[in-house]
Amino acid sequence: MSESSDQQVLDAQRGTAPTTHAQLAAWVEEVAALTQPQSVYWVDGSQGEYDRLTSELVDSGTFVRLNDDRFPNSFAAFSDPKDVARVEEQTYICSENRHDAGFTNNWMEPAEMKAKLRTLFEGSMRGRTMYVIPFVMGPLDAEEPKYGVEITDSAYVVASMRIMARIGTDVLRRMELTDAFYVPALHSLGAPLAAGEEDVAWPCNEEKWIVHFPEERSIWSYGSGYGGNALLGKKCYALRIASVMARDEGWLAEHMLIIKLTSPEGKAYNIAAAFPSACGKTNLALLDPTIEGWKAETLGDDINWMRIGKEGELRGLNPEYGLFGVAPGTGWGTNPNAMRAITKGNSIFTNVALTDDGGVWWEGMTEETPAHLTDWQGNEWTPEADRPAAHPNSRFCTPIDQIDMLAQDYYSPDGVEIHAILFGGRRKTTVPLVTQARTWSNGVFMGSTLSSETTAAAAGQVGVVRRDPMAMLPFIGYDAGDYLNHWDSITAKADPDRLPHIFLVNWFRRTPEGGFAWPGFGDNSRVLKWAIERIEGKADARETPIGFVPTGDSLDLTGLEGFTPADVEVAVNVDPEEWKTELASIEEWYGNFGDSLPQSLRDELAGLQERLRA
Ligand SMILES: Nc1nc2c(ncn2[C@@H]2O[C@H](COP(=O)(O)OP(=O)(O)OP(=O)(O)O)[C@@H](O)[C@H]2O)c(=O)[nH]1
Ligand SMILES: O=C([O-])CC(=O)C(=O)O
Ligand SMILES: [Mn+2]
Repeated sequence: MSESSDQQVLDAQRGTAPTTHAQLAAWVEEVAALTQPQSVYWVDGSQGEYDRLTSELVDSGTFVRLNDDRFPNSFAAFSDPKDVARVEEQTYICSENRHDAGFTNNWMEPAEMKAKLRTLFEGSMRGRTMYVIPFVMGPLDAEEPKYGVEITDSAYVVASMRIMARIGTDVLRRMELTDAFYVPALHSLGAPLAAGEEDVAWPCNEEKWIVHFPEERSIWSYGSGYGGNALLGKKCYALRIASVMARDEGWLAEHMLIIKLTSPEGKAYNIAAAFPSACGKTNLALLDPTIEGWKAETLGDDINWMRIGKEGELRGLNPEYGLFGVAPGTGWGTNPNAMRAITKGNSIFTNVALTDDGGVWWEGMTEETPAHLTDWQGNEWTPEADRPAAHPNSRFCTPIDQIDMLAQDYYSPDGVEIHAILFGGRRKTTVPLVTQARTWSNGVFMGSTLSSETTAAAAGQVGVVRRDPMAMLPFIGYDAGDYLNHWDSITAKADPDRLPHIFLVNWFRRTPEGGFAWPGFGDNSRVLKWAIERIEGKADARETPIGFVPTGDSLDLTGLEGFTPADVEVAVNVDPEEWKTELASIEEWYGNFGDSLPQSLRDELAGLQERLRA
């Protein structure tokens, strides 16, 4: 298309911005003028639109349509091999003052960053459609719905956003009623097309910037089409920007799953759990209990917005609409609930392998490995290959209401009372399977010093231990010390008797022989049962310097063949030598906070030092 007819399409679109929200219409026009797309399209969120967009993505080679019998209305996409995970090195918090980004974030002067971004976005959508996606995080009938509008030049992003958030005309109409505030979330692949130039299956740019302006509550994302870099309602809005909103408005935006467990006696407990990326949130959220009589229901698998309720209770709500789950390791044996949800269809898979009969496969999906596959990079693959068939960070994107075990409370705009919080990470050594905090502040200490080995969910080296406070290290949108103080001040407003009980868990500990010290997955229900029985004052525990761990026979091992109380002792062992090393690492971590560390946490550190010395 020639320059002048581009301009005509643009002008025509501008005249008909289908919204009475003047500020939004103006922003869309401003972005179109900057990025110079071929056309502007307002996403209505309908099924017909989704079907049309996905067909176009099939035609253009971005999507492969899967075998409709096994994966109805589902598609596979394959990214550029350099665009496979969140890019933390290129993720910025551009607050007015450097201090407000803290030591855990990259920072640049907002004006300098804006200038840099404007240059990159100039003409960045040439030859492409600019999609405008009105969306809301959390329920549309919330007291104050949390609106956003993502502008993107990626149809893959539009299709994925429709699964992950409530989007489209219904949301737009509600925003218009009050000229509501929304988070402007601008995304470009950074891959403009010249006239006549043929597109590639996964356009993106070598240069990537994931930038947040917390005071403005705006997001600019450039160069990546993948996951948390591009689906801006998720990590960018619902965690980084929302954490700043939460600080200012008196609530908490956390990287947590929420699960409801009901005991054989019919008593229900809602448990929130903060684990870093690729450390087991989606799996625990879809838990298939292996113990008799216990029922599990899903409320959320990644994000938990919490506030203090009218009776001083802590309430949590999942603001998402879909799952964006790690594919490898998700299988009929380990996570049948996820597999049932996925195979209902309506899903987008990214960077998984293809089977010869038009299905998808990834490591751990089935016990038997298919004899022949097409790997995520399009190469022939057989079990003899020395590389995985699916990328370790390959993902399924599936509507949340396809989960059979979804709790009815998921739809409640008030959320649910949280009775327990788990903090967990991926540690081969040192950290026991489960440890109950001595007190609330001791539990916050556990969260603030949480550690985990890095995973494929972020670009960079895998398997390096790092501190990851509340599993929020890459997602705190402001100063980390202020964040810990905010935790203190919010929860000080709760009824102390209704504060959740806190536990530290580690499903990933190894035995001296190298295997997992705990079977994990469905058997994690046994650990949750112990936690609930601790809350009820029923289960036995042994006191250690770091907290209370199960005695060998206090974990219910019924039906767990070949696993004995002696194995429990190995899984919960607290080794004084390992903990001396751990303490030094915690001290070093806390050193980063300087004066901003809350006194309650200083006291907790002193207590731990003393108990380890004794
Ligand atoms: N050994 C073991 N592995 C687990 C367990 N739970 C999850 N995993 C594996 O850990 C990986 C990540 O699990 P997920 O549940 O997808 O992690 P997540 O926290 O939801 O990850 P993000 O979506 O990136 O935030 C998968 O490969 C799982 O198979 C467990 O209890 N034991
Ligand atoms: O954001 C992503 O790309 C995927 C995700 O859930 C995470 O990394 O925690
Ligand atoms: Mn997940």
